[in-house]
Amino acid sequence: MTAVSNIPTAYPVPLHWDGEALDIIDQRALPQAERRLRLNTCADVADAIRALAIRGAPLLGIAAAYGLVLAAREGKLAQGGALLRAARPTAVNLPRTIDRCVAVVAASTDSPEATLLAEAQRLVNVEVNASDGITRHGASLLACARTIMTVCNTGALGTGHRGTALGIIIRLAETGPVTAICCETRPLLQGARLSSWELSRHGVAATVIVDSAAAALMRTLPIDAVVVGCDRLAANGDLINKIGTYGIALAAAAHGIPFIAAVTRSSIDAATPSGDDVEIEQRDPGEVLDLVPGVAALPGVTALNPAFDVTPARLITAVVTEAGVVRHASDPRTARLSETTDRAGL
Ligand SMILES: CSC[C@H]1O[C@H](OP(=O)(O)O)[C@H](O)[C@@H]1O
Repeated sequence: MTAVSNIPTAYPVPLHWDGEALDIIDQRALPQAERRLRLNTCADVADAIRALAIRGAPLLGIAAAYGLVLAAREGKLAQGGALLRAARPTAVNLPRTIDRCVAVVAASTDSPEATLLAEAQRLVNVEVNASDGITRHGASLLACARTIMTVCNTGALGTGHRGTALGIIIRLAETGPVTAICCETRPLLQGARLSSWELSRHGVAATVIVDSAAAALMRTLPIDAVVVGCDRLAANGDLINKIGTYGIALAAAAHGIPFIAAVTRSSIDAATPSGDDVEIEQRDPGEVLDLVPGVAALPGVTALNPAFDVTPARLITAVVTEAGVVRHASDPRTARLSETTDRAGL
């Protein structure tokens, strides 16, 4: 990105506009290789989003804005918008950015390319401020938490700046030792590959677990909180996030562990009544079957591969946005959260 503020260089820069094209970290190659790709066309950007070379709801919005700059240069703005919109259906950031970019171009007297470049840069700044605010509010809320479970990757790689849930953990680690329990996040392992990589860059202890160990470890480890990110927050407070989040929220409720959703306002979708109204991305069954050599070839064996699930609002103890914290007043874990912040003198 062009205008990331003066945060430490330990935060990776997952994409930046080099003046002509979009330069990205290919997130599929991490942590083994820090490979960069140069995306020269809108179709390149859509392909990178579909393949998860670029991922994370806020970053999808930013990438889409730059993808439209390339589409405008190609004189194919409408086609580019349709291509990007179809790349991934669940995070609201993608269609929201495309709709806004189309409206901004319609209202502008400048060239579409110049207008969209300015809009993309504005969006970068919005997400930079969102990351700053969420991590500040989240680190205050969880000031006394030292062992925190998280899902997927919600750091700089998914947002372009400090991050949401992972950003809170990293910011908290500036005040004292913190251990992040990273659910590996099957099948594409964003937790095991990407969160552990980001945490290592910051010198924060990362413990990777298989997703199916989450509930068992809530019984045996002193887990202070679960913090997750968001692809879309529906009007009724339902959280649509990485597959596995719902099960972890149920387990956290059963063990009295606060469950916190870290949500940029760009991922809040007040126009969608509930989580049941959101299209859940169904990915290639091969992403599941090909993990075990030979399984895909067995007769009659198939796979379901939903990329996201819906966590009902009642399971969420608090939502942190860049504007502040909204606590679920009747959640018994809210008292535990307040005790935590009281202990920290907040
Ligand atoms: C702040 S990143 C938001 C979001 O993105 C992740 O999904 P994906 O890796 O499939 O793009 C995950 O659900 C995170 O919570």
